[in-house]
Amino acid sequence: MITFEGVTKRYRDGTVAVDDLSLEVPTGAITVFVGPSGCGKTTSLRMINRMIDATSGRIALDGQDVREIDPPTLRRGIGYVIQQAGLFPHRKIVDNVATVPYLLGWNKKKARARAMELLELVGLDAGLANRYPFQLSGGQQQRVGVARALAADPPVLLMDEPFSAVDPVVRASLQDELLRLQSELRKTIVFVTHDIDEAVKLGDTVAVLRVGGRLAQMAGPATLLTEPADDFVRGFLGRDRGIRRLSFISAKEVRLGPAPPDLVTDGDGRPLGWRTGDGLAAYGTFDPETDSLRAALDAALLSPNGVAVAVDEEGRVRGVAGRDAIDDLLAEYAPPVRGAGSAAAEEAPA
Ligand SMILES: Nc1ncnc2c1ncn2[C@@H]1O[C@H](COP(=O)(O)OP(=O)(O)OP(=O)(O)O)[C@@H](O)[C@H]1O
Repeated sequence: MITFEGVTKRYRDGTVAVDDLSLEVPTGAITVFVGPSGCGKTTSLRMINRMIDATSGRIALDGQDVREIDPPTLRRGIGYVIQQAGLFPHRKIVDNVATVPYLLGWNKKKARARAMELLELVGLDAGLANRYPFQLSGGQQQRVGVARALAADPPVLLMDEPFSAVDPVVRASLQDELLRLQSELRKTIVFVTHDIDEAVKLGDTVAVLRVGGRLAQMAGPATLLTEPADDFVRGFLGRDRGIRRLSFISAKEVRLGPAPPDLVTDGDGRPLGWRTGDGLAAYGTFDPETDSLRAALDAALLSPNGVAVAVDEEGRVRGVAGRDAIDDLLAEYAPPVRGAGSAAAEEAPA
């Protein structure tokens, strides 16, 4: 566990970047620091591995004040990933990943073998190992950055806007990959982003910071979306928070009806489309066992008739859900958000 106890950072010019911050980052989970530009996210993160020293207060790693640990030792136990990966341009990918093992004095063969293992772990082809960073796409470079941070198997990983520089599609796949990795590795991860969607997708816990480096709210994503602490948090979550909350509600209870005859299927019972006068129209599917209510609603919106097709894990039709079935659950689980303010309060802050 990482603990911040009344931590303040005042830069030499007098800027108070972080003001009396107290919070706990639990072991083995992802904690996201989110907030508008300049709210002190990066400063807070860098005080953990002492790239920046706090002016006052205390940061402890499993109970030990980080100021009592010399920086090189401290950083050996803390992987660090930054935006645009920060790879060494003149080193091959394999040597980039092996940076920390080399520093730890591993022999070249062992360090490279570890690097190859990590490239595979983050989903990169072994064939990329002998390339240079400029020969990789942005998304591939970010994966290398993650592999490099994991090289010495540190229990803690600090990630500062690691996926901000890649396009939204690549970004989503990097996020999925991180969640997959984390389900295996169970690292203590502190992840900084200004993107609330990324925060609620990745965070087991989300800390919302406001400018001046003060904690506005810290909670699990579902709680944050349901019970924003104040107008600032509500504004930061934005108008879409009602929709985002649906991602945390299972579609299991959506009432299914039998598939009507105008849903055309193949020989195995997989959907092909809705029969129309002159062919087949688009359809949307969801798997009630594994998907969320948001996926069910998306599936309904994709079909011109507003009916979502429920499928099993093999993609075979199990039934259908009309908007009435989905709306019933919406009314039950997602009544208007408590404390929903005026339209003005909904505007995102700068
Ligand atoms: N070396 C420095 N000297 C003076 N002020 C600084 C320094 N580094 C950061 N700041 C200021 O401290 C505040 C917090 O900066 P920080 O980079 O921690 O914020 P952030 O939330 O990570 O922002 P962003 O999302 O824009 O990266 C800002 O007002 C910034 O201008």
